[in-house]
Amino acid sequence: MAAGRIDVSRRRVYDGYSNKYFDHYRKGARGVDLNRAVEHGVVYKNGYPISSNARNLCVQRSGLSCRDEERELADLQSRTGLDHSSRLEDGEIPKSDDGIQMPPAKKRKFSPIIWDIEDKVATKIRAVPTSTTSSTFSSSHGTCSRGPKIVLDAGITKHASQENQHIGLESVSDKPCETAGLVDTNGTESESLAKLSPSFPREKHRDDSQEQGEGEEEEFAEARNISMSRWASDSDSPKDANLSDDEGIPGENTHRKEFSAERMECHREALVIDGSRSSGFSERYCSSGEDGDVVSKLKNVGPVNGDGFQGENDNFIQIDDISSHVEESIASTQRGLNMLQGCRSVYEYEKLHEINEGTYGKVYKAIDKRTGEPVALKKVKMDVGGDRNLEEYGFPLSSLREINILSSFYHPSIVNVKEVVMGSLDSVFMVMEYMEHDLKGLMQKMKQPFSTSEVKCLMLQLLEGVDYLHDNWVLHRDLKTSNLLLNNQGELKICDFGMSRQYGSPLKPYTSLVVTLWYRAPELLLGAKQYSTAIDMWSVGCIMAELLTKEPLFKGKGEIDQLGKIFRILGTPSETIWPGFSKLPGAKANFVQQPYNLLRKKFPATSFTGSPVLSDLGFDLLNKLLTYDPEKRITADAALNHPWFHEVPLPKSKEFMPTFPPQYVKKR
Ligand SMILES: Nc1ncnc2c1ncn2[C@@H]1O[C@H](COP(=O)(O)OP(=O)(O)OP(=O)(O)O)[C@@H](O)[C@H]1O
Repeated sequence: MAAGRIDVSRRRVYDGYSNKYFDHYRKGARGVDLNRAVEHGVVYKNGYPISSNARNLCVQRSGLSCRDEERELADLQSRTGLDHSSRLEDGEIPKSDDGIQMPPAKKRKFSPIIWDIEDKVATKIRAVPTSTTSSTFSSSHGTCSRGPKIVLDAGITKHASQENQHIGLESVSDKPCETAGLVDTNGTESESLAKLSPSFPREKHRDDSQEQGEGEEEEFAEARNISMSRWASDSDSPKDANLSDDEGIPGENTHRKEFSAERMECHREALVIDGSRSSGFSERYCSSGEDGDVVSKLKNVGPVNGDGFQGENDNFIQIDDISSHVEESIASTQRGLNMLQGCRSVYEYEKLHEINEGTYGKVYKAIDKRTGEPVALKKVKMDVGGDRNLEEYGFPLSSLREINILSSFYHPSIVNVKEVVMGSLDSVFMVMEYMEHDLKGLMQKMKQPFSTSEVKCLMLQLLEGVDYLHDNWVLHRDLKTSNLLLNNQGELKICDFGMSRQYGSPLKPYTSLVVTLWYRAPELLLGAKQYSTAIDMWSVGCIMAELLTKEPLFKGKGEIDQLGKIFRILGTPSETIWPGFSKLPGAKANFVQQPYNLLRKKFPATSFTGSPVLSDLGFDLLNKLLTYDPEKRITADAALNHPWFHEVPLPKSKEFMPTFPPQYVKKR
């Protein structure tokens, strides 16, 4: 076997589940199943464009766990700046100069990283002090030695190298880059901005503290029915917000957009998906035209509003000056996702009726007037209560994050955002593919729970989606049945990414007040600040139980009650089964001592009463999802390979999933 390559054998396999044929690669010598296919230069896993599933490539070295290994590889990948967009031979694993095998590039439509900045363009930026959370702009003229940096969304920060600075920002700041926010002072605002800025309805929907940073997150305790966890802020940690390339999300460099300094053109790296080039969120704001306009800037409005809401701006991005020029320069190569860049109007759609209203916005069913295609329009809630509105406080970061992440993903189990459109009164809508149901609403109407084969079909799709998110370093942080959509083709899709965030290695402290209470992992309930993908897997366990019985598994009324309900069924955890448990902030409380795991009683292997049954293998999977110790909790990848899915009854194929009447009747 050649050094630096994994010897693979290839066979053509049919994935009945996704109805596709793939080249299946299997490592010969050591028998490590690569489980991937390579098509058009894109690495696929289970049929979806994939990249970084280094887990499958884990080799035992240096005593690292697979996850450690994966992060190490990804870190290395980002540091070496390996260009994974270049095509590989079938089955070839990318490697760095020193021959180390690298995980392939992340499997996104494009990276949600924002953009680099050319400093030659004469746009004056005035630095204002602001707190050190997300949405901070800084420039090389500040004391930051590494050049312009933009922090936006979930703590992703990008530094443009000195050679690579592009759209120009001239800072007059003496402040260190960590504390300098930039405000456009050239006084010109485009029509596009004007569209986004004026007054918005000022209803009070939720506590403003929801949009606050780390400190505020700690105190936020707004009472919501089943969720106290609606955390718009992912400036969870001030440190987080200032992650640099070196410290930040491993692998994110791979799709970073490049700008030509001379021509101010946006260049897209050759990430090819489905034969067409994908687009970057950054490109929606990038500059075009020989005149070198700065076509878009996000400005952080510092705590200078004089209304006593210091720091609350941290989670709002004000979108300025979005030029219509952008459209021309990149439309030809984009996949119709040029959000906020020459937005189309919502009047391109015929609104039919309201589907639902979530915390962050109303969702409507509509028809695309051009194509007749049904879509879902999610109205972005711009106002955050009180007297604050978009003009003053900018675009809610939670919405920006949701748009950003959703538009950067491409997976059958993740709801597709088609575009963002503007309505009257400067409302903003996300246009999504229309799905007839959400699982919560559906189960409330169903007389019987899903059958075992239907649950398997839904669980496989859910796990595929979660695996994809985790492979791409994203935690959903709010998986629950109302965020799982189902259409009449039997397709399940994850929605609502308002809580999601990117994570990196090493893990940073994040807020523990995430995930709707009933689906919240015990480590979060006990106040853990460092958590990872396992929190989503706990939610998946709760969802599996709910799909089997049609009833939420743990219906707590508050955090303590939630823990009590979990302990009563799974037994009270101890240091023995969960090393580190006793050190968690909440572990000192006087909990009910229940020594036994009674989960099997709830999900018996046989039943004479018609209540749902679960085979030993099914119970094994459920148990592994609802494992206390997050380190031992099963991963999405491992769950996908669980033998339960291979035992009869086999997962129903999507085409044979039952269809249901639409949840919401068209009202006109
Ligand atoms: N693409 C879609 N097609 C059909 N219905 C949808 C779609 N997206 C969302 N919905 C419906 O709207 C509801 C709310 O959507 P979503 O969860 O995205 O909003 P939210 O404001 O973030 O809500 P939440 O309070 O759950 O956080 C969903 O539970 C679902 O019923």
